Order: sequence, then C-alpha cells, then structure tokens
Amino acid sequence: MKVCIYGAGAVGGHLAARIAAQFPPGGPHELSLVCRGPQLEAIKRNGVTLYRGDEVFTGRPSAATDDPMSLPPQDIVLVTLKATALPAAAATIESLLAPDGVAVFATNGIPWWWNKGLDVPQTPLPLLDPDGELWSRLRDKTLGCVIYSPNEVIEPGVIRSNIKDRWMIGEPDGSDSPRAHRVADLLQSANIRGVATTDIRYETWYKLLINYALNPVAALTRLPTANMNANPDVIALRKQIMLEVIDIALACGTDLRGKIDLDEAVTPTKRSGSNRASMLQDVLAGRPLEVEAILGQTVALARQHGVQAVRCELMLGLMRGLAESMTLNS
Ligand SMILES: NC(=O)C1=CN([C@@H]2O[C@H](COP(=O)(O)OP(=O)(O)OC[C@H]3O[C@@H](n4cnc5c(N)ncnc54)[C@H](OP(=O)(O)O)[C@@H]3O)[C@@H](O)[C@H]2O)C=CC1
Ligand SMILES: CC(C)(CO)C(=O)C(=O)O
Repeated sequence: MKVCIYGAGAVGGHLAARIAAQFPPGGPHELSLVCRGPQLEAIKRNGVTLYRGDEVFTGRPSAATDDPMSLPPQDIVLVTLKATALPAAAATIESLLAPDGVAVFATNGIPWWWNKGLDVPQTPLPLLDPDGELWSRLRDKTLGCVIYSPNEVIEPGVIRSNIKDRWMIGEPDGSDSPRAHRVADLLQSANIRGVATTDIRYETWYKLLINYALNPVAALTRLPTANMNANPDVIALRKQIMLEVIDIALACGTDLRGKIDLDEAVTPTKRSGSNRASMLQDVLAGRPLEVEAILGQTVALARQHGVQAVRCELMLGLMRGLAESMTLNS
C-alpha cells in the first residue's frame, strides 16, 4: 500500500518512525511523509526517530516532502496536522487520495466530520470547517482516529513518547468497515496498537474529557503533567471540568458516567512520568492553538443542548483570549 503521513510532527513522527522501522523502502508498503522546515530537512538527512521508554525506533520513509502533490495517489493518508491546519489542506488531501483511498483524521477534540451520520442536518461545523471545504470534499473518504499517546518533537526529526499508546480508528457512522480494519491492520503490522472500533464517538468523548481538563489548564499554567498532578488547586479544577464534560457528552448521547476514574485521571498512581500537553507545546512554540476543536465546539454542543458548563465556558473565554494575544504578539 501507499501510505502517507500528512503533518509528520509529534504524533505523525511517532507513527512514521515505527512504520518506517518496520517497513523500510522497497518493502510491502511505501511510506511518504509531508512535513516542512527543519523537521523535513532533518528527516531527509537522518530519517525519523522515536524514543519510547527504553526503545528506539528509527527509519527512513520512501519520500519526505513539503509538496504533497509531488507524491503518487495514496491508499491511506494519516492526517496528523493540528485541527487548525485542516481546512487549508482539504483540497490537497482530496487530490492525494487514490480512488479507493481513505484519509484518517487523527486529531484531538470534536472532529470536523462530527455531524456525518448523526440525526442532525448534514452540514459542516462552522467553528472547525468555516467554508465547508473538509465536509464537501472528504466526508465520504474519512475515518476518525482517537490517539492515546503523548508525544513531543525534542529536536527536528526526533520524537519522544511513553510506552503506552493506543490508536482507535472508526467510521463516523459507526459501521464496521473493511477500510477501518485495513488501517488498524497496517498499524498492527508495525506492532502499533491500532484498534478498529464501531463507536468512534465514545472514544472521542472519552479522550475529550481528558483533553478539556488537561490541555487548556496546561497551556494557562504552563505546567507539565507531573506538576499539575501534584497541585491541589489544579486537581480540583480539572475534576470539575471533567464532570461538566461528562454532562455534555450525556446530553449528546454518550454516557461516560462511571467509565473513567476521575481521581486516577488527575492524580495517576498507575502511570509515572511527565509530559507537556500538546497545547502547552503550542503555546511555548508560538503555534496556533486548537481552541475551537477542544473547547469551542464542545461548548457549542453544551449550549445547543442546554447544558450548564460554567468552568468549560470560563476556560473557553480564557483560551480564546490567549489565542488572540498570541496573534497580537506574533
Ligand atoms: N502531541 C501529542 O502528545 C498529542 C497530540 N494529539 C493531537 O494530534 C494532532 C497532531 O498533533 P501534534 O503531532 O502534536 O502536532 P505537531 O504540530 O507536532 O505536528 C503537525 C505537523 O504538521 C506540520 N504542518 C502543518 N502544516 C503543514 C503544511 N501545510 N505542510 C507540511 N507540514 C505541515 C507542522 O509543521 P510546523 O511545526 O512547521 O507547523 C508539524 O510538523 C493534534 O490534533 C493534537 O491535538 C493527540 C494526542 C497526543
Ligand atoms: C495524550 C495527551 C493527553 C498527552 O498529554 C494529549 O492528547 C495531548 O497532549 O494533547
């Protein structure tokens, strides 16, 4: 198969290193990476490397480029761009796909395709897809992907993660499709825990519960997870946010009550280590923040369903302000 990772930064670089290590050029799969700047230069020079616990994965893709249109048609495009970069990439991703190809959107937050297959008007979400480019071009060629894996680019071409990871892949309409299994099988063949699910919306809410209570708090406090997990004020706030997200999910049809141990989520005893949430990495690097995917669209759903979510609203206001100040100061 021809497989492209579009946006090979932290998460995409993780997948790239493991797939490239397992399938070097000339093997059964041809791996191409789309990235840019120092990351692209380093990958062209040295390949891509992942440090994961004591393990090191390193490999070279068949191609690495900042010009996706130079690549042949792809069977699978794993899109690991930030949610903010997706609308501008919609036309290119569409052109890159082979006739039966599929794009797998691996992003945090509510995904742009959320309305597809729901009993709601079949229209795009304006906060995530303002001109409907993603919706009109890609809604029938899309799989969702929820990522349980913290990653950071520690130098160009080099990613650090931890030993636990899981990648849930599913159809927006919840069907059990061959293409979702094809993607999960590809990941499994590279010893990555890829799982095809018929309930990607449950996974989305579950992960959003973690992200809403982690990413903006990390971005505002600038604390890595180990410090957040030891700070009583932060712990209390995060638990309150999680309870609100559980209410919003329930109003939208997903029951997370009792499905997550909130104490373990905010003060883990079964996990060790520390990482910087992706939104904190973005603040520190001066990159656009995924405010609308993680916060804005969640609050929009809360308002639509009449759910009071005071802390979620408050965090949204603060994060929209922070995003604005970053553009003013850039
Ligand atoms: N990092 C993490 O721990 C986790 C992240 N996620 C989610 O995964 C998704 C991806 O996040 P992450 O990997 O951290 O993001 P990164 O910013 O590390 O990766 C995105 C990459 O895409 C590149 N890129 C953006 N636009 C283009 C373009 N037009 N052409 C070529 N390259 C481009 C970026 O380059 P540049 O830097 O130059 O903009 C960057 O290298 C997000 O939705 C995030 O929330 C989920 C779980 C964990
Ligand atoms: C996996 C996790 C929770 C890691 O911090 C994340 O999703 C992020 O940083 O955005």
